[in-house]
Amino acid sequence: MIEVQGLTKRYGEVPAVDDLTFTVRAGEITGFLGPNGAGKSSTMRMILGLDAPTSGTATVNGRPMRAHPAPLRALGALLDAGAVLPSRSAYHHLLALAASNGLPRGRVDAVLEEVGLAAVARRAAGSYSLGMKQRLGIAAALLGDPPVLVLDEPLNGLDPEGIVWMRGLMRRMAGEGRAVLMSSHLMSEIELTVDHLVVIGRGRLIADTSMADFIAEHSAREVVVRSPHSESFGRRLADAGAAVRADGANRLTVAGLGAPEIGALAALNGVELHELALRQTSLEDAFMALTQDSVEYSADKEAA
Ligand SMILES: Nc1ncnc2c1ncn2[C@@H]1O[C@H](COP(=O)(O)OP(=O)(O)OP(=O)(O)O)[C@@H](O)[C@H]1O
Repeated sequence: MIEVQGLTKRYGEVPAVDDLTFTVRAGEITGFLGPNGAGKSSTMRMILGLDAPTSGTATVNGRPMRAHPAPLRALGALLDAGAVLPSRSAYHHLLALAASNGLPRGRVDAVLEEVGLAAVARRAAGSYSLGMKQRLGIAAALLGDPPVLVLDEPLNGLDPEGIVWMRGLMRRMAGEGRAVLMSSHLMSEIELTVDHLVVIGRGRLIADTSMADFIAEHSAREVVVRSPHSESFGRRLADAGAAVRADGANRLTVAGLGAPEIGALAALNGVELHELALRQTSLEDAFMALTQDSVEYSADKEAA
């Protein structure tokens, strides 16, 4: 489990991370989201003990990372998958890491197998594709069989097969009772992967909620109705308790009634329908609305 308590980091005047409190629970994948510059990397670096907080604490299973004698056994991290000596083989890269944490050589073979790099493990890491480097980064994170994983943009640069693999791996890790924290910019990916969401903007907490609650709260269902009698039918729908918006010629957007009820009402009143379609607002839209005040650089603001 990761516990972040009142975590604050200042670089000069403006805080990069501002009084942040949240928990990453065991057995769950927690998605860490926020616009560019929101403070995700700074928070992760403080959890990892790579940067010291200005104030507040970040602990991993009850202690700050710097107090763990064999860090790789406590926490596995993927920060920058490119950070590997290009001339060194994956095998020797992992062997050096294992030795520095007193881990047996057998773990190197085990994680190479786990991430599917066993066959190319003796090749120089510099020759690896982005996806292979990402797998090597994951292998390093898993080396100490840690109960906690912190993955910064783990889906970056992966092809569709790689994304499915990474999702499956994270699910399995959480299923084994590990705490997994992953950042991503892609709400659509997060939606498919995570159990819990922590959203930050300008260093501050914006949302800390289960994915199920976030979906229930933000994914509005609307029905698009097209009919040559849209005006009169719109009034009937409103009488039936729906919120109706005229949306161009002969087109209505209806909330508060499902497509079957609307279809039944049309049949009952002999109204000709040309379209009856369910439209679900995406979580991407919900996320954009939630964070719009915290976006550091936006086309709109620059034009203003
Ligand atoms: N070493 C540093 N010195 C000065 N400012 C920094 C430093 N590191 C980060 N910052 C600033 O702190 C803020 C948060 O940056 P951070 O990299 O943590 O955000 P992020 O959410 O990871 O962004 P992104 O999604 O773009 O990676 C930014 O305004 C950034 O410019």
